[in-house]
Amino acid sequence: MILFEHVGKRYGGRFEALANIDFRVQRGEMVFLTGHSGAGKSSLLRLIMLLERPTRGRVLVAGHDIGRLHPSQVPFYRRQIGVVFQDHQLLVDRSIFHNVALPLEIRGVEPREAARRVRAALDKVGLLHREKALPIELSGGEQQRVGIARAVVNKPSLLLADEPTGNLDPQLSADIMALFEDFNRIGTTVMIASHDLALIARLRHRVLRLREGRLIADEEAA
Ligand SMILES: Nc1ncnc2c1ncn2[C@@H]1O[C@H](COP(=O)(O)OP(=O)(O)OP(=O)(O)O)[C@@H](O)[C@H]1O
Repeated sequence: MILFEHVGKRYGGRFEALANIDFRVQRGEMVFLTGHSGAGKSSLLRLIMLLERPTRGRVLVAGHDIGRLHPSQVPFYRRQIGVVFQDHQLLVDRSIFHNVALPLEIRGVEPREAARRVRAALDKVGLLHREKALPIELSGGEQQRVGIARAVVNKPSLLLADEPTGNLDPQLSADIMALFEDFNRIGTTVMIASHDLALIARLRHRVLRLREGRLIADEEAA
């Protein structure tokens, strides 16, 4: 599903955020990406999302060299990837329903079909009963679940998350990770950047460890 070949990333032509990264993630795997602050976790995810381009090497996703995609293909490419951020980036003046519906509205999905899919996604994260609420009326953990519903509403084959539990207490963090495991169980490939080492150790998935832009360990699931 994901293949990095000798990937390097420099910012401003100088600072080396990632150097000589090689790894492969199979379809259906769940993988953690960890490392200290500034190790390059977000940069690596941003390369997969095509928000950044590598300065060296190639990134292949689902067998395609994403550096060779025509600009017109990029929106279609991004559609197969669901992204969850730490600060969930919800629109504060829109209901939970509309926040989750946004990716479908952008695609022009027919409203009745969109409503059906939004409710299915909200149901999966246990928030169907809050569809009319505004984000501010929800707890931090609930807001993060809305972020996950929005990320999966397009039924992505790849789900990426950047510190999705960064602001949550241990129990809520475990709940959020259990949700990612649910999506992984039904076949979604999942990659989560996190520095919560205790949580990662408990979950027993494969761990890719970065230090100063280098991949220093690739530990198989326990
Ligand atoms: N757009 C940018 N321009 C210049 N430098 C950048 C840019 N983005 C990231 N960097 C630098 O690249 C390095 C890696 O950053 P990155 O955000 O990928 O690390 P991270 O492991 O995700 O850290 P954190 O856990 O703090 O988010 C850092 O030193 C950062 O300052």
